[in-house]
Amino acid sequence: MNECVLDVRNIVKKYKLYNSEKERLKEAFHPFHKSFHKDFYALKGISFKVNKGEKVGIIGSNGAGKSTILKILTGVLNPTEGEVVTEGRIAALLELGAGFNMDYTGLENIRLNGTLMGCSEEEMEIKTQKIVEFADIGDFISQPVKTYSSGMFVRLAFATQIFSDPDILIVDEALSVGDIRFQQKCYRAMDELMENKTVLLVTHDTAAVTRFCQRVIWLNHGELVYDGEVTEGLRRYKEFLINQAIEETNDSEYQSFGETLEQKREEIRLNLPPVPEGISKNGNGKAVITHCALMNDDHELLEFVEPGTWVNVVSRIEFHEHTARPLYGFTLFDRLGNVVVSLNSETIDVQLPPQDGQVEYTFRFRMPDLNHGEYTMSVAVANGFQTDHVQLCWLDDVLTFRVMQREYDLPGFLYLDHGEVSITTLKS
Ligand SMILES: Nc1ncnc2c1ncn2[C@@H]1O[C@H](COP(=O)(O)OP(=O)(O)OP(=O)(O)O)[C@@H](O)[C@H]1O
Repeated sequence: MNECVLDVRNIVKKYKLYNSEKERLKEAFHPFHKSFHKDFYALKGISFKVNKGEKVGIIGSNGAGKSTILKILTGVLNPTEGEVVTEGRIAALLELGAGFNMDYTGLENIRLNGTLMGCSEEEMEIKTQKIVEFADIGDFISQPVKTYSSGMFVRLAFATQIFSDPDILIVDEALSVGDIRFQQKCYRAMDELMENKTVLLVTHDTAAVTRFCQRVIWLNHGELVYDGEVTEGLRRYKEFLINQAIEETNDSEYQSFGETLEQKREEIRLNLPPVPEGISKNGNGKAVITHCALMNDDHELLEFVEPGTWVNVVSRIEFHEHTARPLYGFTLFDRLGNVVVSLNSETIDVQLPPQDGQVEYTFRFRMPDLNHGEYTMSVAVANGFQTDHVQLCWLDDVLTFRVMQREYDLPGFLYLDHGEVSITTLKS
């Protein structure tokens, strides 16, 4: 039986917009209550229900109304119309403040939060220990919160909220302030501690929604555009973003670069970033890699990679002269610059056809079972054979990615979590 823990009923939020402070004052003091404002609807009648245990992503472009609905859910803001009915305790990690007193130390804030929640002394001891351990901010825990960096603040705020045992946890973009390893730790903690609880995750990061949610709600200009299954919701949302980006760009601008609108559409779809300035280049310059990215099969840029998954090294290359036998490949390095693996088209038995002009190569491969850490990739295009070639363009460390913490902290390039152990009992 589905148990509804959050019922959002036809929420409208109207703001009065004034051209200037003067207009606001004129309206406030006008003897006949003449209006000097325009009405702006940040939310135009939003309704949805969330059941216990659901993990729901809320997405939408800037100004869609995500923060407004969150503030209403957490009681920070009152709706103009409609009501929110909640079952259980809501904890929220909102960008602005997490109920902390900035003059208190981290420890004092943890105790303050515990007191507000009615924890006993004993519970408080246990919780404080867990929170301090999770936040992992060292001696700063005894310093006033106002001295914290935004990253430290988020660490403490998240730890305090998740260990307060909420029925509904609301997490917004605040989490993106923390470093990637901490974000991973937070997602793992949410997996464990919120397994049967409800989570609303408000984010621009569609990969986080895919990873964590089974349902997505998409808001646009204060309206609910989609509420349902994640893959379909994100497909529609990305399609919308592409069309929006195209509409916002001036067609003629692209025509002058010799690009058609169709090419631009494809480019945005692929989301292929240009090679950053300052990347060290080698080769004779007869071909230039202009764009390069590490992507998953959904064309999403990868900042961190799950070992064992299929990834794509996508490069856009301009060949300035006819190249009879292109070789396209990469070398993967660990954080200390040790070569982990090197691959090119020939070594996987692919012979690329002769090339000139502009082309896009995608090298798809299964990421080895790497140990956790940071990695870089140098990407190159050459002409010839593996044993005898001319380097056309080699980009040092053009791609970077991370592999998340593995279950055990073991030394070595690789981390193997499979295998078999058999026992043969020997009689003496
Ligand atoms: N106090 C306010 N007065 C007037 N308009 C406001 C006020 N607060 C928010 N708005 C407007 O309401 C709309 C929705 O804002 P909201 O912050 O909820 O969007 P959002 O989806 O969270 O965007 P972002 O992703 O940029 O944070 C925006 O157009 C914003 O300018």
